[in-house]
Amino acid sequence: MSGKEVATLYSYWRSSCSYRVRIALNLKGIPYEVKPVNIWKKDEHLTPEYRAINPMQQVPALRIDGRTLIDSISIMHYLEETRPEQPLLPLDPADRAKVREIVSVIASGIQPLQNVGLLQLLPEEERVQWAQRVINKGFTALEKLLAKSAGKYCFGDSISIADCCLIPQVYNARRFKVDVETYPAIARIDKDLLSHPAFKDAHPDNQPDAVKDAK
Ligand SMILES: O=C(O)/C=C\C(=O)CC(=O)CC(=O)O
Repeated sequence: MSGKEVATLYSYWRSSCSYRVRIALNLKGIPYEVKPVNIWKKDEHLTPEYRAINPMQQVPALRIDGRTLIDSISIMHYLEETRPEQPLLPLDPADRAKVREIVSVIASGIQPLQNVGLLQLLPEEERVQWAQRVINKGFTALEKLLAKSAGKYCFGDSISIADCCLIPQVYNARRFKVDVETYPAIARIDKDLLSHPAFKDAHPDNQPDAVKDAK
């Protein structure tokens, strides 16, 4: 490991997966530079240069400790294992399983089914309705999980990788006009964490590549 190198995050402002990693890096106090990759109008993720960084041609990717890592969930686990200070997972295996359930519901059960790349395969008039359907289904399940696990945050009173996934997913929900207030636990945790400095700094609107008044 080279402790001196500043990490580089290949990120797109409103990619919820980039947003997850920005939050985790901020919470752990890891300095990083953002390298914007325009995955929208410019298709910068599809270039041979970016494919060499991430064979999946998605954001985020993180250059850290002399290596390049891809996939937001794998990256968060790497950060947790290499920088256990400011932990983002509880210690007990059963508690960790509960955090990971929430992470999986979002990262496998919701986000991939509503990402913009997938929505574009649907007729335009069906996109918002489809996104609302998968988010509502997932949020209904999450409310049930949170009823058992949540304290102040998704799992008890400590911020975990589940919160790093939830807040970006709520951002997407609002983007697709899902009525987040009908999910009281989700709405409460979101309200609390949106003003937390690590979450605020990671917010899409506060990124160097943010586009004002984007649709
Ligand atoms: O500016 C755009 O519209 C293009 C791409 C995105 O939002 C990224 C997503 O697909 C959303 C997500 O990460 O879930």
